[in-house]
Amino acid sequence: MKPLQIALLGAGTVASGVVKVLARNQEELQRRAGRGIALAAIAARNPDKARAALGDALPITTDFMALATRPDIDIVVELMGGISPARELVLAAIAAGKHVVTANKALLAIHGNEIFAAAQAKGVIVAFEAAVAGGIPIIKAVREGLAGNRIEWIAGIINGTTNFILSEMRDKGLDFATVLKQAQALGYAEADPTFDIEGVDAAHKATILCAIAFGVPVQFDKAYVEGITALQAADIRYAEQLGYRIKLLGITKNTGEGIELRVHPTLIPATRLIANVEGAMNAVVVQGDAVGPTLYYGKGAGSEPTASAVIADLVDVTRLHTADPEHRVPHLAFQPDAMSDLPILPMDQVVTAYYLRLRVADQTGVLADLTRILADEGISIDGLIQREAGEGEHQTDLIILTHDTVEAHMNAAIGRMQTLPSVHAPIVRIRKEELR
Ligand SMILES: NC(=O)C1=CN([C@@H]2O[C@H](COP(=O)(O)OP(=O)(O)OC[C@H]3O[C@@H](n4cnc5c(N)ncnc54)[C@H](O)[C@@H]3O)[C@@H](O)[C@H]2O)C=CC1
Ligand SMILES: N[C@@H](CC=O)C(=O)O
Ligand code: NA
Repeated sequence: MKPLQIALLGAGTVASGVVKVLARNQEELQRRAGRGIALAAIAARNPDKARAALGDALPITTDFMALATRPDIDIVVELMGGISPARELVLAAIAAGKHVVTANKALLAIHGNEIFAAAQAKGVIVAFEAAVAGGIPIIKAVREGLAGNRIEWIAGIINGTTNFILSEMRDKGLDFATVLKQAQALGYAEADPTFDIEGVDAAHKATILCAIAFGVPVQFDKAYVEGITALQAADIRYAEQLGYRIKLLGITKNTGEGIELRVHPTLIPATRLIANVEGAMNAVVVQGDAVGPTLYYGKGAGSEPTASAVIADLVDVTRLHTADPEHRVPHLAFQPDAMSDLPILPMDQVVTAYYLRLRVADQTGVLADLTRILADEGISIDGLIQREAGEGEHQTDLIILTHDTVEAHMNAAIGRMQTLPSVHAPIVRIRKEELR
């Protein structure tokens, strides 16, 4: 049988991994897929740069649209990133009857509904294992391996760049900017690294996980997104003293009333496996009603780890190429006519526990004022530490851990506490999850 013909759009970090691994594992892949997978051509903005990175064995074109719709191409692999022209190219490839493999979580989190509907109508596959947690087969696990479960929640370290930054800052005492530059040099960061550090990339991935876990459309616009740029070294230290680690988590949870979809720095008990995931590694915990918690760990970024997921999709598509579209795994795990309309909950309805740090006057009565406000708002305290004021210091740090409460109540309490004359700086609030 003639090998399936692949067109690669983009010639950057992930594309170069795909070219290398496809060449290296060619024979093994043919044995797995039942037929050959052949790279036909690459579209690159800068052919000289592409040739320098990928060699000159393959034809390179600058006409992305012509390649994406070329009659002899069976599968288009989109590894450019960004929304436009990636969206137009993917839709054109689908309209031309091509299967698509993409690592582009931004595109799918924002335009996934349109893209999956177009693919469904045309009877082609859009495969996206590389879009979430890079090389970890989490899409496969949630959509297929856990299909017997009602998924209750998913929480994951799904951005390698920020986990690398937090780990290096904590372990080596390096500053934020230095570590971010290292992450960029290692090929972990997005083309625009603010997507990583502001939590947007993790929110794109959480949006996709949310859709395949609960059978709802992708709704990135409803995600709560908070990154790590405001995180202070003092809070990482206090968290350690209290037996917690701070990680940027993507969380999605079915509460029955609606679905939580949020990304923010989170205190998690240091004894949890996921709290000990360091560097650019990713880890995702999925809680199913039947199986309980399962944990998936591995490289979430980088050239060959991400290529591993892209190529797994190529093998899948090659195997399913001739299958009746009705017998394929649905793009969002649930049949398109059986999607749920459960709403994504606004952040002020989310229930979680909190770590609060207050810079307060070192005088009597302060604690009583603060605990009264928390009690008024129905918030109960789980623990409290007060750093001894140094000699000559008139202020001190007060750390309060709370039990679960509704975010709206916490907003009200923080608003009131902030107006007290004895509270001297903006109150730091970090959400806390036990993950059990
Ligand atoms: N680098 C990583 O570790 C991972 C990346 N991804 C995703 O994979 C995709 C590719 O990422 P990388 O390879 O890291 O990016 P990259 O920046 O290294 O490569 C992107 C390639 O696409 C080309 N390109 C970008 N915009 C273009 C445009 N408007 N017109 C023509 N060519 C354009 C660039 O010239 C470059 O050749 C992105 O969607 C990214 O989010 C997903 C998982 C991990
Ligand atoms: N920039 C992303 C790359 C993979 O998705 C990350 O750091 O995780
Ligand atoms: Na993956």
